[in-house]
Amino acid sequence: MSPIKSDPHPAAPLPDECQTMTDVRKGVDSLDRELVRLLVIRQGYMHAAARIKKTRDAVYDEARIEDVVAKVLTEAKAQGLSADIAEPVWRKLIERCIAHEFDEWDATKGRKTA
Ligand SMILES: O=C(O)C(=O)C[C@]1(C(=O)O)C=C[C@@H](O)C=C1
Repeated sequence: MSPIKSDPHPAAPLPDECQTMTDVRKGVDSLDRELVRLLVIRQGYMHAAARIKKTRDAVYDEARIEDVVAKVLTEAKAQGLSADIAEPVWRKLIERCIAHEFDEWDATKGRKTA
């Protein structure tokens, strides 16, 4: 058997190039892998925030949440992403990121149980 493996993620067609649902699903699956890669980096920033924030109270920051959503909506408009997709997706993303940041903060510097 050849030691050379075929590309596990062959180039996916762009939306306008899709002719079949197989094409569409190849494109979506490929795009989702890229989104996961980017979200791993975002998750890394939550670890950094948990390391840098001195108090547990600083993890949840209402003003910053609204600032993030406003910036995302501006960018969504500029790039052509529907606000009906962007706003709920980012609000849920931030909610889960905050939960992750709390877990990380507690695990590294707080809530030490005897
Ligand atoms: O900006 C921060 O302080 C973050 O920790 C990032 C983030 C986010 O997910 O964007 C998470 C928690 C905060 O409450 C606000 C925003």
